[in-house]
Amino acid sequence: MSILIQQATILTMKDTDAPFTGDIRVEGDRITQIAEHILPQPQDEIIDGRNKVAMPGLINAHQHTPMSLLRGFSDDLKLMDWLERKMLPAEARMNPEDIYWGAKLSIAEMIRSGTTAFADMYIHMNEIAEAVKQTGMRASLTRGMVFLEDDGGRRLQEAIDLVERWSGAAEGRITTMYGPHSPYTCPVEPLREVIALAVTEDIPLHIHLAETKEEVMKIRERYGMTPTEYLEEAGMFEQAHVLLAHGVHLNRRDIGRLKGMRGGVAHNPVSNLKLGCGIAPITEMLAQGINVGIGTDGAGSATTVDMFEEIKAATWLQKLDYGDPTRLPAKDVLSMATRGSASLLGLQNEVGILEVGHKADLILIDLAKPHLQPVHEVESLLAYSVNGADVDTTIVNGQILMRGRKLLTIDEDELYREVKVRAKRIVEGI
Ligand SMILES: N[C@@H](CCSC[C@H]1O[C@@H](n2cnc3c(=O)[nH]cnc32)[C@H](O)[C@@H]1O)C(=O)O
Ligand SMILES: [Zn+2]
Repeated sequence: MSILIQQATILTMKDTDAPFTGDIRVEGDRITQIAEHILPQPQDEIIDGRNKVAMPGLINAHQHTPMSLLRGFSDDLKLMDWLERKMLPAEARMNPEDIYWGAKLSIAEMIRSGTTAFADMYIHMNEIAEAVKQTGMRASLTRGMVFLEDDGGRRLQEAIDLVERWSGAAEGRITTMYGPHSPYTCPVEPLREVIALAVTEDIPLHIHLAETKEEVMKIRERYGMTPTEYLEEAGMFEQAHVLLAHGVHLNRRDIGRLKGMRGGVAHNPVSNLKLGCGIAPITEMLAQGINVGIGTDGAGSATTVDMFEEIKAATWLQKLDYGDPTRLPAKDVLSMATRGSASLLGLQNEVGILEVGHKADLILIDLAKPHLQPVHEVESLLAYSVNGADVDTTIVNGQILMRGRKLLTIDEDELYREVKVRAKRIVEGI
């Protein structure tokens, strides 16, 4: 199958390219041509790109997709109360089918708001993988592991099974990571064991880090160090590629410890704002050459997984924090949500920019709207004015998943029916 997008405003996100008007051809799962004019072929599915921006799909670098079922059910609580009193009891009631439908709900929201890949950390990962496979999305999947009780190695075994069964599956759309949940839920012995496994198999790691002040205090009491030092002492940054979620409470020395690491930090500004966690020092990390991407965290905390909301929040917070509107300009924050996140998922040679030979993961944004006119600077509109509902078309791996705002791989009526019944049962009485 081939697709020809004609006369779109193309934003490749490569440093050297300014936005220009042109055509894009997709053949199979890859971009095969980008030029001012491309001759149509009889087999081409033609997409009119006029009044639309074509850009790389956004990449959500930190998600717990099935938490969409818990959206809006326990807002306005402190993180530890929210997690321990609400989320964990609700999660204990989720069966594998619930996880499948919750993941699908998040995926539908992501496709509708221009996300083409995500990194997920959760439980019952086979069901999430099935949802990814069926919907055509791209994902890096992680079985999150809390090591607070002896489970006879069950969690670790599930993580190993996920990596064995799903790495490279669904035409290569699925990759995997190992996921020790956080410094405060992972004692040093199992942590070292998981790191060793990740290094031996060359599988990345995905972990929460320094999300709250309470976490920093807890780790200082337990081990006499910062959460970042704790991970460094365990050997996490020596060889493994690591996706660190949050990194809100990092001091200057912590940031120094991350310099030169493989992987980087997923910034989740809306979740951090809503849980009152603080503002991650991401412009300092960027200045130190640390790679930073953007994620949403689960919809249980952020309540939305629209990456355009995160883009706005990320840049506003840096400007506010430093009292300096020149911080994190439009181009840089868009780069974080595309190229930065792609690197966190280890996919920087495949996605994150529009480039011939790369996988065809791209979105079209409709500019024929009052809030998106006139067009002075495309990047400014994308960072400050666009929202997820302005995305017209979403393409992943050369397959059109949404066209003219209609989802092509998900039956939405069925989805909402399933979600309604399941969500009610899960939260009853909690
Ligand atoms: N409970 C599992 C681990 C699940 S991994 C994903 C976990 O991360 C939790 N989670 C979601 N958002 C956050 C956050 O912001 N900080 C810390 N944990 C979170 C989520 O509720 C879920 O339990 C076990 O027994 O091993
Ligand atoms: Zn999280």
